[in-house]
Amino acid sequence: MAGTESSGRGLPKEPFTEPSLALVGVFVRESVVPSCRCPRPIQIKLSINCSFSSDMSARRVVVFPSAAELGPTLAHLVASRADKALKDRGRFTVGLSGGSLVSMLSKELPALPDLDCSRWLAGFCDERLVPFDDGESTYGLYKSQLFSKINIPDSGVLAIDPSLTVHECAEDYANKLKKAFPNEDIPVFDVLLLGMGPDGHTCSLFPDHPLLEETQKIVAPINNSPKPPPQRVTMTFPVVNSARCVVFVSTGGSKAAVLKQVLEGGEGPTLPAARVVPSQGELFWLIDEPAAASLTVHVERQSTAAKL
Ligand SMILES: O=C(O)[C@H](O)[C@@H](O)[C@H](O)[C@H](O)COP(=O)(O)O
Repeated sequence: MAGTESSGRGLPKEPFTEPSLALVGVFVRESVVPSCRCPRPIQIKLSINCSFSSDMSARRVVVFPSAAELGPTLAHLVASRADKALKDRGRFTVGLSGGSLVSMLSKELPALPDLDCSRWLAGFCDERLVPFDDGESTYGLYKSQLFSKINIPDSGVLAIDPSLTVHECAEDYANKLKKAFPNEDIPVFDVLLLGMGPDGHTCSLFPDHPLLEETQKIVAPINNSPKPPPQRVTMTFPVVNSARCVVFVSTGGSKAAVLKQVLEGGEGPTLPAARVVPSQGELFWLIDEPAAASLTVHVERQSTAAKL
């Protein structure tokens, strides 16, 4: 049935407020068997051709005209979840990713008035195994563009040790996470910020890669990343899907086809980004109009920066 979801996460908790419509009911009254004293019950089949987001209880796909409106919304979302986490647990844990998120967060977060990052703990959803002063280092980019502009302490940043081999590095980073989340078998981040590549990868979890099936490790090494640099470490799905809130940011027309595949499904194996379904948490897809161009699922449209 077009536009329905297959996540199996049950019915929406909230009533539909804005179905993208087309509710087309087809009633089929099956015949009563004439020779039988106990007529077969009338069966009514209702075919609903209704487009709405896959999991109305958790997934929100929010479309902005452009990154100019998306960026401030992302910053507000992070800040609001940080406020809640600080009130509830006394610290805010966030996982960062590379790509366009680096410049977006570096522009928008420091612009927020009264942002206090002194009790933040920032980790990396994935990281490239290169020295910090290499232009490919995600940590290096955040350090120069963001950490230098906010009051996050050095001890509030969990980075890899790029001097290690990739296997040692993954183990070392996993141990750092375990130490930072001593009460949890699997670290539960308040917010994970993710991007998606044009092939549907997220973190360093690439299509058809064996790491997609990793269930034991919380951090895994990858030696053969299809996207350079080849050596990386990445959080695995058990961590990603344990987060309280996962936010994808995806913009630009080059993402339109893969976004349709990820959000609406289709033939072939499920792409990595489509496997991100937090078991308890919120899932946001913040996208722009060019990226949303091919979508038929229900989306929320925001013409200006919004509070989510
Ligand atoms: O490690 C990497 O190779 C990149 O960080 C990559 O995974 C990026 O996050 C996505 O390709 C999304 O990129 P954009 O945010 O630029 O769309």
